[in-house]
Amino acid sequence: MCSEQLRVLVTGAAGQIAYSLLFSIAKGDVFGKDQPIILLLLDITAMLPVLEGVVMELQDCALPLLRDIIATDMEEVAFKDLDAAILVGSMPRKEGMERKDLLKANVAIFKSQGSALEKFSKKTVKVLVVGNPANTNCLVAAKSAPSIPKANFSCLTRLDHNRARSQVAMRCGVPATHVKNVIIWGNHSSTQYPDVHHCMVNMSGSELTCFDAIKDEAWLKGEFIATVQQRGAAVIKARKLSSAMSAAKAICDHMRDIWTVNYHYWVPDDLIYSFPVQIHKDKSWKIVDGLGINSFSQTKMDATAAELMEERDTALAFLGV
Ligand SMILES: NC(=O)C1=CN([C@@H]2O[C@H](COP(=O)(O)OP(=O)(O)OC[C@H]3O[C@@H](n4cnc5c(N)ncnc54)[C@H](O)[C@@H]3O)[C@@H](O)[C@H]2O)C=CC1
Ligand SMILES: O=C(O)CCC(=O)C(=O)O
Repeated sequence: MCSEQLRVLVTGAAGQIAYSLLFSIAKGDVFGKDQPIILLLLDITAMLPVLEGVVMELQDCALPLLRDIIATDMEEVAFKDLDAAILVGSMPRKEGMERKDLLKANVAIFKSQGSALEKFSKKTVKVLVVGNPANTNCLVAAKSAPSIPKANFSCLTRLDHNRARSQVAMRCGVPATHVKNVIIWGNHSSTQYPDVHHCMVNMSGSELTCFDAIKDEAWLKGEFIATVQQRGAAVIKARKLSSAMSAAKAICDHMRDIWTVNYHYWVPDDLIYSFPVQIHKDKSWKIVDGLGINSFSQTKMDATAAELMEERDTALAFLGV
């Protein structure tokens, strides 16, 4: 049994993603089956009565690793001595909106929570930003916490990765675990570039390139990319609510990989841009180098970077910095 308890914050804890997420974290799916945790749950004051119900349900799960639950509307309580922060709380988009339409409403939250990380959390805290527009909110949080290494900040594009992997798997008639090395470049938005040029598929025991396995280049370069880019909008259209179960699963995959060493994606200077990375045992990471990039890929990667630069400039203008 690990002796030290981890202090793990989930913001937006009364919301729909948190409702799917908290059980998985509390039962050890993310930080380990022998790792005791203290859950800190932050939401706005008006949601405290709902949060009380979530706390009751967590207590009623009788989970051995969950040593304490602290539910609050105060950042100074929620961000104290954190080991991990999962920043979900923010406004979700409605049908017909792009995620960047949320910039004005949401960047202020991430400026304030970045400052709270700076003031109250451990300098080793690992921060995962989920609230949209996730990349730019993450950049704002990182800029507001200058004494925490920028490499400790990441945003959620694992949901896009899982979507891409699953689309390929369904097309090939194999389980998603047979699909490796899908890459999501850039922004968690409709300009993201889901890239299968390095993807391998295990078909009946043989490792094939994705292009050889699928044998339909037009689909891979057209409908596949559009489906992954537009999947969030398609879920909103169908459910009248944004993705929550799949988002919670992706948050668990992302944070677990950071904690337990696997592979993942990452960032250049002054943009939070999704990249393939390798994560090492000490939780440091390195961008996967030397992948061949053809002109098709380069054009798509440039488009999503251009959008992120525009979002960054708009966000910083809103904040007056
Ligand atoms: N990056 C990704 O892949 C994904 C991102 N998202 C984003 O996650 C966010 C949350 O989505 P849902 O849980 O469905 O929304 P929701 O509306 O069900 O829950 C959001 C919660 O955040 C709370 N909140 C608002 N401001 C807050 C603040 N300043 N501090 C703490 N809590 C605050 C709200 O009161 C609410 O309880 C949205 O921005 C959504 O677009 C959703 C799915 C995937
Ligand atoms: O699409 C949205 O704006 C909300 C949820 C989300 O980011 C997603 O499903 O990818």
